[in-house]
Amino acid sequence: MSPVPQLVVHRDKELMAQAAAARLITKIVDAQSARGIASVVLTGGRNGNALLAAVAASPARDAVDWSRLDLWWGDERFVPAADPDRNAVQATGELLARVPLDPARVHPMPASDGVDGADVEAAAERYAQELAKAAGPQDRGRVPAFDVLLLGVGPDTHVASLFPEHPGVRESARTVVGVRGAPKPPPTRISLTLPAIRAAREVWLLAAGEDKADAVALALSGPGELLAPASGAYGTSRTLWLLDRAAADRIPPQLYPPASA
Ligand SMILES: O=C(O)[C@H](O)[C@@H](O)[C@H](O)[C@H](O)COP(=O)(O)O
Repeated sequence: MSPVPQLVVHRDKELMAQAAAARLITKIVDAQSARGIASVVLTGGRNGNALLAAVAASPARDAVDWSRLDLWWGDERFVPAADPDRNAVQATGELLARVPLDPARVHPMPASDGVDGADVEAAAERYAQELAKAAGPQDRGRVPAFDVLLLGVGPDTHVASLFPEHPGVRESARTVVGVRGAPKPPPTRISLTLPAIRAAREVWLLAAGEDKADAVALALSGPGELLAPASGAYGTSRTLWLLDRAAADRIPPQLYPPASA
């Protein structure tokens, strides 16, 4: 059962990043209070990075027990570990280097100069095993039930590295796939699949700017995940679309009446 998406529309992308950061901090604190440990899946892209920068700048970040946070990634560019194009490198620059995380709880996806070398399928399988190890019996042994899974939405409706009509978006068995020939550079990537994304309790999709307006409108109009991967990204208890006004501009009003500020 896919929860009906809930839309929150902010004035602009700066306010969207601030509000999403406040929301994420609160969510982590609540999850830690309820279960001891919280888990978050990070995304690459400008909006995901802006959110992390806003968390770093927030005085409320000290309310989080960073040593009890598991961090995972939804996708990664398959380049060497120190490459500035890596989502993990960018997240480290924006936030991770500034908070006292437990390194054993930080799970970057493999890099192209790792133990599997350039074999992106083997690297993807390695990450799938790492996720399976962290999953409990209640998670059906495949991936943990992440508290929050963040996804930037691309102008073609891609999420993570699942692109419209690419093989990755059709994957129904594996939790992690290697991606070749991605339309967004670099072409070789690792990505969680839709079944893995849908194991998250909450999925938050981020989109800002006029260049995302068509993608957001399309994904919310129900074209199916093959044509619009973002429409196949939902959580077990909540699916939140965090938007700025420009990105929300073309959503058919009869589908989602504006309900936010
Ligand atoms: O590795 C990546 O590039 C991503 O994880 C990708 O899925 C990204 O999140 C979207 O393309 C949105 O990116 P923007 O927020 O920059 O538009």
